[in-house]
Amino acid sequence: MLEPASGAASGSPDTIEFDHVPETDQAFENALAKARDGERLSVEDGVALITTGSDVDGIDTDRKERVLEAADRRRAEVVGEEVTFVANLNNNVTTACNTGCLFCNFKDTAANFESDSNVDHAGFTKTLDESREVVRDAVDRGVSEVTSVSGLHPGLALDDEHHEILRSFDNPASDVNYKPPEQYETPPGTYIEQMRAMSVGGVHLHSMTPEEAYHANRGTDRSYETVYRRLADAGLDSAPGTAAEILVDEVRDVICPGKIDTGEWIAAMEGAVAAGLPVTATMMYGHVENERHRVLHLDRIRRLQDRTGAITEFVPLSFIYQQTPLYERGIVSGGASDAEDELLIAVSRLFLDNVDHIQSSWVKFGDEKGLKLLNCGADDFMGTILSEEITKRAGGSYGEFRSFADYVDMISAIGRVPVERSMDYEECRRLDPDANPVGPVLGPRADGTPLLS
Ligand SMILES: C[S@@+](CC[C@H](N)C(=O)[O-])C[C@H]1O[C@@H](n2cnc3c(N)ncnc32)[C@H](O)[C@@H]1O
Ligand SMILES: Nc1c(NC[C@H](O)[C@H](O)[C@H](O)CO)[nH]c(=O)[nH]c1=O
Ligand SMILES: N[C@@H](Cc1ccc(O)cc1)C(=O)O
Ligand code: SF4
Repeated sequence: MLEPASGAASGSPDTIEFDHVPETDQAFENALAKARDGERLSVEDGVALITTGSDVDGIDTDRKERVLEAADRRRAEVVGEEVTFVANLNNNVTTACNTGCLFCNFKDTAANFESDSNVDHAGFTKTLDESREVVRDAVDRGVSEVTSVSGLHPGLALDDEHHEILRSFDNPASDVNYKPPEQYETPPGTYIEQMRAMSVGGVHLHSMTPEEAYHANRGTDRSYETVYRRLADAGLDSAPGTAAEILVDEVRDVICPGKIDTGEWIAAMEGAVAAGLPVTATMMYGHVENERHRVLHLDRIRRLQDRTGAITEFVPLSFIYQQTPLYERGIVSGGASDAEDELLIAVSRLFLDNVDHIQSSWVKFGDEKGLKLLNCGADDFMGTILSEEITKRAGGSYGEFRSFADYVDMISAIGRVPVERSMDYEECRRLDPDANPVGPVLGPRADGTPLLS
């Protein structure tokens, strides 16, 4: 039976029995000394830092501040004083999904999208033309990247050949989560067609999470590398490492039993890298998991990066709990506390000694805490996104976009240097806080005029 008290994450339940517990024999001071000396941290060190030690109940404020300070110093050594962000658009193609993740309120039951359904719903599927237009408009306004993540629509397949394979199953719906696209009011097109539609005007296309790649491969024995290569040929430039949640199967079994497991997630990421794509990595935390799960997740990401070197940034996603099944069913009583968010960012910076950039996500944290986290080890402040559905539908309230003027004001206010970046950080441009107006210049059609007017 898990003991809830010492170090158990706030908002997490005390009724789920996990094999992994958030306790360690490593002394806090030893772990901190290793972190300050730049030594590679073990999982035990990570647990000691993120819990502020097993010898204290809950989080010790003084110890926490010392962890944050060590992480802030490491950030300055690794990337200096620049705070980056990207001029990007979020374009979710469809919310139809049957996977049933208990932390997610983005999804809408796929059956409601069928032509003969009478159920009213707030979901959407964009046609290829609609996707193309929304991306083209954003590229005209100056974005350099489009991020696109979507529900696992049963009518979606990689291409026509994949449709044929899926149709040939005896019971496509139950065998491979497939229904013919003609059955839906708005057919979603194929993944390949979607990539072509969104890859317009030289924009960088960041899409196809490991879970989406699995969906684009279901019912076949192709490698992930093959699937990602075909997507890349159709315009895909990089892959988002979402769907990671917590990369420990005993946690996935509770919060997303319908999702691929840890090993499959890693295989998909390695396939994307083998196909030549840079990737991001994420962690969604602050629900049922404990601190050891968080550190085990970091360890899996660090090993993946040791093998690939392709992770451009690590993106901690603090669980937005308000309108989710986990909260509504009483499985959790809230999300991470401020202190847990701070320690998560700081320990990510210290533990991930092979990932240069740690993101502070304003859409999850808001501006005030987002800025604070830039002093706890983070150096990237996400992107303009222009539109947001995942967090909003879960009950988040920090809005859907940030302008370049907002970014420059906020980053200058904390004494750091605002920098526009590309997805892969290969292109970075310092912004002049006195320029007026200040807009993006890295996108294929960007000319310094603001994105939003
Ligand atoms: C909504 S899914 C869309 C892409 C695809 N269906 C998948 O699961 O990979 C993208 C990610 O959003 C994040 N997410 C979903 N609901 C969230 C919530 N309530 N709070 C924080 N992040 C959330 C999860 O990390 C999830 O992997
Ligand atoms: N943190 C969130 C992101 N981050 C992704 C970035 O905006 C960008 O696409 C990435 O850094 C690659 O350049 N996106 C979201 O939609 N929601 C977040 O919470
Ligand atoms: N779509 C994810 C965030 C995300 C997208 C792309 C990334 O590379 C990283 C994170 C969310 O809103 O939770
Ligand atoms: S997280 Fe992704 S796979 Fe899970 S229910 Fe939401 S949209 Fe579907």
